[in-house]
Amino acid sequence: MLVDVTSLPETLAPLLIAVSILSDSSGELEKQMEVKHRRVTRVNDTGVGKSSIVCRFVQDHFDHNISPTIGASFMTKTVPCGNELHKFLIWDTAGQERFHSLAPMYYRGSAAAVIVYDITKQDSFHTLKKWVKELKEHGPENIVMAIAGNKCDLSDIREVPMKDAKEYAESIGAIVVETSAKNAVNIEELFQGISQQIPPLDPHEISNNGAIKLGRQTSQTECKVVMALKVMWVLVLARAVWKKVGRNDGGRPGGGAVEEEVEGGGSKAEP
Ligand SMILES: Nc1nc2c(ncn2[C@@H]2O[C@H](COP(=O)(O)OP(=O)(O)OP(=O)(O)O)[C@@H](O)[C@H]2O)c(=O)[nH]1
Repeated sequence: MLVDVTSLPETLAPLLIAVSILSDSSGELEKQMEVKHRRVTRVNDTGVGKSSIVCRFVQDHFDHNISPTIGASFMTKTVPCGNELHKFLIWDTAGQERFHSLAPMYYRGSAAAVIVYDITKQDSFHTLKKWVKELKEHGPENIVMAIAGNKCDLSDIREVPMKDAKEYAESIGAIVVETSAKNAVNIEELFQGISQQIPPLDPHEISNNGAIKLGRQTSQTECKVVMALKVMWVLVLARAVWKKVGRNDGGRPGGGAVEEEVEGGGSKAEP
């Protein structure tokens, strides 16, 4: 069945920000160390300015004619926070409903979520609540949530009172801030607020050289390595069984040439 995706309502838009925390216990902030990764997820309505917020944060730039996000874009920025370096890994996904199903891929494993609405659009504030619900139900436990009411430079046409946002944020224990990507208002503060809310690093994760051991994202990498090793192990096992069967049959299954090559050194498996 063909679905005309352009006719779907364009509402929810996820934006994932991953925060990596680099140790600076030796005071060498710029020195590349082992990394502890934590993720932050941001979700919002389309056109509320999430790409603009990221662009302002990462490049200190605002584009009036910014194109709608297609699929997802990725940016990073490292900022000092206390005696640590926090590296934000930011996935900015398209703000259209048709991309909604991709959202869990981004917010799973995230350390925090920034949910953006447009202060001039009441609808975007309702959408925000849906995202909060989804994050609470399906997001990581203890995810830090931050609400950003963007376009505060347009407060003369405001539809969402700051009071409403504050009350709501309080009720869910989220950070709340009104931002303007256009005028660079509260963008740094938003990300600083997230940094500060990220739980302190576990001392056990600090290795002997003072660096922070690899965290969540590395764990994912490690999982992949373990998975690859498991697959290799299964293959080796399968090959051993295959050889054994060959011996029992008094022949070489699948052709002896392969077996001789793999055994190496010209030695043969057969006694
Ligand atoms: N006045 C004003 N306009 C803004 C602000 N931030 C973004 N915009 C404008 O809002 C429009 C949408 O901005 P985007 O950053 O593309 O919004 P988005 O939420 O990423 O949209 P999608 O990529 O479709 O998900 C653009 O025309 C921006 O120039 C702001 O702080 N103030």
